[in-house]
Order: sequence, then C-alpha cells, then structure tokens
Amino acid sequence: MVLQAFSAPGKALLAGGYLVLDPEYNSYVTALSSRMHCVFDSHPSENELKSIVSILSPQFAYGKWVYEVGSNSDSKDRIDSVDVHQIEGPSNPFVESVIRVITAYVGGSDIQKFGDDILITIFLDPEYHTRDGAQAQTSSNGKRQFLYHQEDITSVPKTGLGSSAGLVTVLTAALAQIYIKKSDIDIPLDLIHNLAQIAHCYAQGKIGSGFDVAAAVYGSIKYRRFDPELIADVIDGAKSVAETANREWNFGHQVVLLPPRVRLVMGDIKGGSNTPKLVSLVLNWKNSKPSESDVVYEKLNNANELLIASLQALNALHEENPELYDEMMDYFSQLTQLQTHWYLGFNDNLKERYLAMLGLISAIRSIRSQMRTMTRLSAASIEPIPQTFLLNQLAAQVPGCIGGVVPGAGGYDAVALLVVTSKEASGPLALPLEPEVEHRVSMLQLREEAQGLKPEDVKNYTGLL
Ligand SMILES: Nc1ncnc2c1ncn2[C@@H]1O[C@H](COP(=O)(O)OP(=O)(O)O)[C@@H](O)[C@H]1O
Ligand SMILES: C[C@@](O)(CCOP(=O)(O)OP(=O)(O)O)CC(=O)O
Repeated sequence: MVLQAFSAPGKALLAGGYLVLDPEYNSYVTALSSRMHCVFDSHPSENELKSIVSILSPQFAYGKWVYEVGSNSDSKDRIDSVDVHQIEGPSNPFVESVIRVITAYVGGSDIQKFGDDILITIFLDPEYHTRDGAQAQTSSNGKRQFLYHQEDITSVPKTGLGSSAGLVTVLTAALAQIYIKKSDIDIPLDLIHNLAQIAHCYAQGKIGSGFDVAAAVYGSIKYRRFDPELIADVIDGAKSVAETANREWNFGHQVVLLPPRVRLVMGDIKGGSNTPKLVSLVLNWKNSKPSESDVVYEKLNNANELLIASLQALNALHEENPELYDEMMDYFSQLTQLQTHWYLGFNDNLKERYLAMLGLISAIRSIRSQMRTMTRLSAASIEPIPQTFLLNQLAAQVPGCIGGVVPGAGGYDAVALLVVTSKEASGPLALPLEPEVEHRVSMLQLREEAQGLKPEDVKNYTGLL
C-alpha cells in the first residue's frame, strides 16, 4: 500500500455546553485550523492471520505503542472479542480502543481478513499543548511545523482542543482504509464517525456527548447528539460493532460556517478546569432543582438557537447582498465595547438593516448571562467572576469584538471571541491588549478551518517520519 495521510480538526464548542449532553438540544461547534494528523502505510504480514500494528507519536517521549492483532476464531464481532495484545509501550486507551473497534467491525462483517502489518505516525499541530520548552521541527518541504516535547503525552499540559477526539478520528480513518476499504469506493464518512464515537466512548469508559468527535469528522457544525443507548449496547456486548456502526444514527451534523469576516480568536487561560466535575455539579443541580433548571435550560437553548440562526442568516446575507454585508461588517469592525454599547444610537432603520448581526450579538450576551445564572445556581464555576472580567476587558480592548464566551464546559480553560475584521485582514489579527490582560491569557495561533476529516499530501511530513 502507498503512504497516505489524513488530518482532522480540533474544536471549540461555542454554544451548547451541558445542553449538548441531551439529544433534545442543538449545539454549535467550530472546527479549528489546529489539526491532528496521521501518516500510514501497510505491508503484507508474514503470518496472514496476524497483524502487527505500530503507532508512533514522535512529538512525545515514549510515543510508541505496538499491538499484535490476531484472527483465528469465528466470533470476532463484539467490541472486546478480537485478540489484541499490546507488545510494546505504555498504555494508551485511545489507540487500543480504535484497534479493537475496527478489528471487531471487520471480524463481524467479514469484509477483509487481517494479515497486514501497519505503521501509523501521529502528529499534532502546536496549539494543542503549551509550548514550554518544546523544540520545533519543520517538514522538508517547509509546509508543516510541529513541536517536540520532552515529556510523555500524558504529562504535557493541554489547551483543550480535543486531542483524543482528533486522534481517534484519524486513526479510525487510517485503519478503516486498510482493513475495510474495498476497491476504489470511499468509506462513508458516517461509518468513520460511528466507529470513532464508539472507540472514543469505549476508551473513556463513558458515553460523552460526542461533539468533539463529530467536529473532528464533519468540521464546523450544528450538532445534536446520538442516542447514548446505541453505544451502550455495543459496550456491554448486547450488539456487535458492525450492527451498530452500520445503522442510521439519527443525529444532527449540519454544516454551519462562521460567516465571512467573522474571525474566531481563542485564548488559553493560565489555570484549567475539570470538565467531569463541572458536568457532575450541573447535572446534580438539574436533577435536584428541575423547575429552576428547566427555566435556565430553556433560555439558554433559545440563545444557542439564536446564535446558530444568526450565523446562518449572516452567511445567507453575504450570498444575497454582499454590498450590504460589507457595509455592515465595515461598521462593526471599527467598534469596541460592543458588549455594552452596541445598541446605542441605532434607529429602527439601522436595526432592520443589521438585524442578523444584532441577533448574533444579543445571542452571545444572552448565552453569557444564562451561563452566569447556571454558575450561581449550580455552584459549577462555568463563567466565574474572573472570566467575566476578562471577557469584558477583551471585548473592550479588541476592535470589532462582537462578543466572547467561555467555550465548552467553561471554567478556567479558555476564552473564545468572535471578531469582525476589516475586509483586507487575512493574516493573524493584531490584538492591542493591555499588559494586565496579556499576562492572563495567551492567544492561540489558530482560526476556524471548517473542514473536517480530510486526506493530506504525504510530502508535508517528509523529513519527520
Ligand atoms: N498525539 C498523540 N499521540 C498519542 N496519543 C495521543 C495524542 N494525542 C492525544 N492522545 C491520547 O489522548 C489522551 C488525551 O485525551 P484527553 O485527556 O481526553 O484529552 P483531550 O481533552 O485533549 O481529548 C492522551 O493521554 C493520549 O492517550
Ligand atoms: C460540558 C460539555 O457539554 C462540554 C465540554 O466541552 P469542553 O470543550 O470543555 O470539553 P473537554 O475538551 O472534554 O474538556 C460536556 C460534553 O459535552 O461532553
């Protein structure tokens, strides 16, 4: 087989934290230019009933995991029924889980038998982890630069872009290409998605909302989760991997891009939060105070839906009336303090003309306000006071900032801003931050890159393999 490569994006959940755990609600997740990559190759094995699968992650110490995968009995379709033995390296539940899920899928559907030795090399873009002490290396064609860390993957602090979801997605795509692909027919993206979700949940030992895996596969989307029972049935062995992965999952993944000239800016916060702990506080509150939490959930859902609808309206306006769109963006790109002052001086005529943008601005304000109410009522630090100050300061200091949120579970992980740029802006944005703010947040060098899983040119990795 010839050398091939895939990449999948990192994520920022701009709307729908907590609500996304419930299939009733829509969320909005943006795919990022920081991506996970894998380069892979396979050769016929000496033993046609066994594969040696080697995964290398050269950016981290001890980044080598080797598994022997066997196939010599009939019932290979359940999640843990294929013989997968790790023969080298520390434990990596995500890597092992993908191998188990794909081989169980193949064993169960009899598409192709084992018998190839496989080598997969993983790379991830710099913004997934803190840069402290890391050395950069560039591919021989100069197109890619990756950071090499001294420590192992579990010890380097993360920025929260969803590395395990990206890893599971590219590994699933690579192994599916080797084990499942028949002739020239591409593997359906939905199958990759379903297998990756199963593998991610199995590795984590819990069934998450899956927005991170969905973004890694489909890119920037309006997301509504699948029925958790689907995966529960595979994990407890009631259903085969193939039976579940081949089914229609009935979940939402409609592509919604950030509109032209609306730039995502993300900052990493010194600190960090424990997502499972925040989730458990919120769910406890939701269960113990149903009438109180229903009101907040409904308001938050309305604001999330308004944000998504406003993004769609802005994209539509750009298509239908580019002159009006640019006029509006020129206007907003010069304003600061939109958080508090945007509505001053608007007469009815202007409100009508700029309706889609005003919808987006008020959606962000309302999301933040409900997140603060949830913080107060659930005791989970979702938008804690220091983050409120920081978001307000950023909105005041960054020209064109139409608002910012604490993405995902919130807390002290990150901030995400939406900034209207000038028509000419293409490179990184200059952010005129005051030193006190600059000290508290380090801006990540990324933006929206809406595309999900995609093939990459292997030349971009030469010199690094
Ligand atoms: N580049 C990589 N190479 C190997 N394993 C990786 C890589 N990136 C992520 N992982 C796996 O994913 C784990 C991190 O997952 P997790 O703690 O859920 O963080 P995240 O929120 O970034 O997904 C790592 O400990 C490792 O097992
Ligand atoms: C609370 C949540 O709805 C969103 C969490 O979003 P984050 O982006 O904070 O996630 P992690 O990368 O796992 O920390 C939980 C969920 O959907 O799983």
